[in-house]
Amino acid sequence: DGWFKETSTLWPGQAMTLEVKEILHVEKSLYQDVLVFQSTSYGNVLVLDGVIQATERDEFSYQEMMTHVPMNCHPNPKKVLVIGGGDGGVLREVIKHEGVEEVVLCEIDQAVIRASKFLPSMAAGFEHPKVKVHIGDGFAFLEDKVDSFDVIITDSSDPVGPAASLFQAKFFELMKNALHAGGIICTQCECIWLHLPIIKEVLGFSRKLFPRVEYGFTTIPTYPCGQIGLMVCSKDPNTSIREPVRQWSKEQEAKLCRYYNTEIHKACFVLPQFAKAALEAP
Ligand SMILES: NCCCN[C@H]1CC[C@H](NCCCN)CC1
Repeated sequence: DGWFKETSTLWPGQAMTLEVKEILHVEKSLYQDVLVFQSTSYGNVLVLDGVIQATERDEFSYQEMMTHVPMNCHPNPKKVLVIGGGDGGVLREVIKHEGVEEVVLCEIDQAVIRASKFLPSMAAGFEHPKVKVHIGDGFAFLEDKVDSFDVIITDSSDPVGPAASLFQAKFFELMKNALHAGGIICTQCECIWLHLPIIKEVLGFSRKLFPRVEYGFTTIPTYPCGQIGLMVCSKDPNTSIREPVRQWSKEQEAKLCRYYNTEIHKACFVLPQFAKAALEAP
């Protein structure tokens, strides 16, 4: 067996390596290199342009937090938009909320949706009747959307490659315009050990656009430094974000989630001193 090594200019001088049991799928799409391999210890692994996107063993941490933190900050989310998320994981989580009437997924690269078939527990998200899939650029998709969604989740790769435009202020303006009153967004927001400057910049322009902005994180072994951030913004100044307005019963929680629960919803926004100092509002 060989080993897959994840190197990137976004995390210089370090690399995660996973032992490869079998290569399952290799494709060069219009936008990026797509790879799926069976690892010996993390299940099947989806890799885009050499960067680990999801593994069967730990993806639930990211998908659950990226979905249930924003969704449980909204009193009654009916219309949901997922930008990116072509592996289906966030979709699988969104439809756990019974009140949802429709969830639209806007993914730029059809090859990611095809590759997700090799991670069936995530691709299952596409089967649901409430799900509508649109293949295209999130930027262009939002250009003509006004007052259309209760929650928008931008489940993107990193700001190098096809997702670069999803980290710019203009995109956040488009998401804000596309939200209903009281709408909430959640975006993948990088790692405090690696990218404080990027996080600071994104928080900076988000604070100009939204009355409530919070940065939290989840722990995930196969992302660099074992941690990934999420930024949650609300158009409603009364949304606490740190306190969910909806919660499942303990039994429901145990049935539906393996990472998210009400306590971790609150805890995920508690930052270590170095990050708090760097990121708190000026
Ligand atoms: N549904 C999963 C989509 C992928 N999310 C991203 C995949 C790349 C990953 N790099 C971590 C870079 C270091 N912060 C961030 C999450």
